[in-house]
Amino acid sequence: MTDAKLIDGTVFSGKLRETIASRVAEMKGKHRITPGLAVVLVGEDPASQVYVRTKGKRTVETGMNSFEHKLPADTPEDSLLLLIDSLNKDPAVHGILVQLPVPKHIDTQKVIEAIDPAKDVDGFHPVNVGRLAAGMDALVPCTPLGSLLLLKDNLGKLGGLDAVVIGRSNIVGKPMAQLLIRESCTVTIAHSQTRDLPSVVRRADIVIAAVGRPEMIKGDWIKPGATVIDVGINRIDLPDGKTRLVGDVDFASAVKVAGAITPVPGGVGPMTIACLLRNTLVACARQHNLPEVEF
Ligand SMILES: NC(=O)C1=CN([C@@H]2O[C@H](COP(=O)(O)OP(=O)(O)OC[C@H]3O[C@@H](n4cnc5c(N)ncnc54)[C@H](OP(=O)(O)O)[C@@H]3O)[C@@H](O)[C@H]2O)C=CC1
Ligand SMILES: Nc1nc(=O)c2c([nH]1)NC[C@@H]1CN(c3ccc(C(=O)N[C@@H](CCC(=O)O)C(=O)O)cc3)C=[N+]21
Ligand SMILES: [Mg+2]
Repeated sequence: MTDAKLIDGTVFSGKLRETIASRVAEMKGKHRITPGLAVVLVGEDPASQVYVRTKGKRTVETGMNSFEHKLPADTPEDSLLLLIDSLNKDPAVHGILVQLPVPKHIDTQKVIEAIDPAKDVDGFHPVNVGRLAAGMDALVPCTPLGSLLLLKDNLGKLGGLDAVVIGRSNIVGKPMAQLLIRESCTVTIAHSQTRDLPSVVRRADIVIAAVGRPEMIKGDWIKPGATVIDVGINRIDLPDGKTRLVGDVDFASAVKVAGAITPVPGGVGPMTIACLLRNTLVACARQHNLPEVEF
């Protein structure tokens, strides 16, 4: 059998960002509005610093304003909530993202609920979670949205396909399942208490791996020809002291069996950032009562 087709998230996200950039240019030219994204980072986690830097760079490349707020790890919860309140009120800010995880002394749920749902470009606020579940217009979490765009680009219509989502987190697994239900897939959500995970995965035409366990999903769990979206981002140590980024799927064995598969890096990761910019543009248009932008 020939190897799976590689789903190139770097190329696809690049095209998406070009489309976004032209809409941003139009918004600036016609309406004199520059979409703005505020990213808040509490603490000095090196991985988070890399993401925040990449997000800021992509935001500016797209023609939007980027506002970065870096707060020390011991920032009191109240101060963070006050900053969010000021961003909620700032007309130059259309999207707000607080990088997760936040330090332990801060209540994550309080932070999420402090963000104005209209500016919640992560789609984590209960209002957006509820709107997505109810099939209403919502700001949709970026990683599931990016994964869905890759799936549709590769498979066209998804109706009737069997999809297995491995992982049930609020940021990936659950919203991913919601989007697949909306596309009329038959959706199974697996997690740490699922019995006989390999046989559950073997039923799937679409496998979404969002577990956070390096290379856990093996090629012989995959139905031949299935489409595999690997959301996992795991940095592993190599014998020579270097590190490497791997997904939740054992790529070397899965690529032999799948019909199409996303690599790590270069798969879902760059789509997450492109969708964040997309959500910022959508949020900006809605805040100014401009026509909906479709993607
Ligand atoms: N590409 C991107 O842009 C992004 C990538 N990620 C990556 O995606 C992965 C998942 O992230 P996230 O959803 O936040 O992770 P969480 O840790 O919040 O959730 C992991 C889920 O996997 C389940 N799980 C853990 N171990 C097993 C197992 N052995 N068998 C079956 N299920 C298991 C857990 O089950 P239970 O609920 O029972 O504990 C849980 O539902 C991570 O690698 C993360 O780095 C995350 C966000 C964005
Ligand atoms: N409020 C919030 N929203 C998030 O969306 C959010 C978050 N917190 N906390 C952390 C996770 C993780 N995340 C990634 C984004 C891009 C890449 C990405 O671009 N990855 C590149 C490689 C990057 C590298 O080399 O390290 C790739 O996969 O090709 C990865 C992971 C967003 N997250
Ligand atoms: Mg916490």
